[in-house]
Amino acid sequence: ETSESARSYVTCMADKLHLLVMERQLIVNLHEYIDRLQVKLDTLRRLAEELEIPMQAAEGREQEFLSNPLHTYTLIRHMHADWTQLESSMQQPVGQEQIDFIKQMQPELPLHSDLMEVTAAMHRVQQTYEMEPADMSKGLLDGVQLNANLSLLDCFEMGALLFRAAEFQDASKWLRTARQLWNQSQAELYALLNVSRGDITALLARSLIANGDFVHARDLLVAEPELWARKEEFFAEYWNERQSADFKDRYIGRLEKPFAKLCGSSHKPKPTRLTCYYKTNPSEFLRLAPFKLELLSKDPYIAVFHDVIYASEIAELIRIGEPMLKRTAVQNITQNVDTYISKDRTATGSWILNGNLTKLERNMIWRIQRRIEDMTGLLITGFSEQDLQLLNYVFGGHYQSHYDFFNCPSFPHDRIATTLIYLNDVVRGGATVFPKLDLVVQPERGKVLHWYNMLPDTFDYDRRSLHGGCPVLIGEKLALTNWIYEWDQIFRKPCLQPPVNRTYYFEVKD
Ligand SMILES: O=C(O)CCC(=O)C(=O)O
Ligand SMILES: [Fe+2]
Repeated sequence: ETSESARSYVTCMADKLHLLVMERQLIVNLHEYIDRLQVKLDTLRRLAEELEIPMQAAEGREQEFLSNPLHTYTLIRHMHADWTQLESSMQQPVGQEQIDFIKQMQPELPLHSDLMEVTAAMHRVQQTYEMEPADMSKGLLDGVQLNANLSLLDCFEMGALLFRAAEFQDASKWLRTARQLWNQSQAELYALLNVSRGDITALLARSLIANGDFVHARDLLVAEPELWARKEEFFAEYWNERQSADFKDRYIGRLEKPFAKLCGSSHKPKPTRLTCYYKTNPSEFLRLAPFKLELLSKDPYIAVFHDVIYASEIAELIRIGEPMLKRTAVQNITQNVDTYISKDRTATGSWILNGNLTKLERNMIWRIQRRIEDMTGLLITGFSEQDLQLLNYVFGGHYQSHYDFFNCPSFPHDRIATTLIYLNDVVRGGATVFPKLDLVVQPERGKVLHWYNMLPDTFDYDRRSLHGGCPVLIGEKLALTNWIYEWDQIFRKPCLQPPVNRTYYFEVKD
């Protein structure tokens, strides 16, 4: 789409680094502009001081002063010529070059869509981890104190965009925080950036009104006579509030309750290890070097394997996949839409394709896939199509709860199971959760999560496999997904019959 920026300032680290480069250039440019202004100011001041000298000499002895013919000449020449000239000099713009520089940078600056995306990410983590804007503005994120805070302008913008998205309750909280951050000694600075205290209060009052909180709205307006005079206007807005459905639909998505709830508790340790043992089947090799298997659920079968991917392999996988990371799309075969960018999946990903790799790289992936076969007892025949995907989630990045199967009669070769290899530790957030099973899996470097998307005997879809990735709060999340396909299993389960009772749900979410 044309409105999307070419760069992913929200999701991609390399692009974010470009922001810092530009920001530094723009500050240097502003200093240059100030220097130009300063030169003009200094010159004008010198001129004013020089013009004052004869005026002081004339003070109290005006007639005597004017009877000096040279003074008369000077005065007439000066007043005729210089002021007119000065007027045009004063009109001359100063620092046009610097003004042009900003204009020239404009196409590379973050777009409105970037702002909305990052606002949605902030709102997502705020909701999921039940944080108060006042705490967030002080750098306190879900109990972790960061060395950062949000400015009045940051909080005002959050409030303003959430207001437009008709999220009035959260908008009120952000605007209240902005108001608390108001610092009168900075008022001129805020004005330069086009924000006044009245703007904040007025929008807060409108949010409160829209939210039905007339009492607090009234208190706010009464305290400021200028706004009180406009109260009818604000109340009128309440009746014909035109919310930006565009922003709401495209960026702000409500996380499903059970999903968000599991994410919210995900950082708390859970002592629910069902079983933990050494897996020595099915291969000969495992008897010598068994896997550490943690069984999370017996039915449906969900297991985690610890320390199964080497540090050197992790480094390689990231090195291979990272340069190709692109905003992930969601597949929706049932609606005859191939892939689309969705607010339900805010991550970047890259497909790892056989053809793009060197022999050495292919060998490494071959070895990992043989290990996954030993872990899962399932067969993997390759990674040529949509088998292996590196995923990267940054702040607020998530994957709404979903099924991994395509659930489509014309695409029967479906994903029987999924393995998810965590490539790093996430400081806070980013768990994989199974809302129907009340199960939370915290990412850990080198850990492999394995679950079935189908019932292993009938190959019917198992809706208990509903799962998602929680928004990342602090740090980033890197993982590699390896999907396992049903038809590959005929070599392991030769008596397998095609599923007869497979239920197609075609559950199309609105
Ligand atoms: O990131 C996660 O934890 C889940 C990823 C996932 O479900 C997928 O890629 O299909
Ligand atoms: Fe998935």
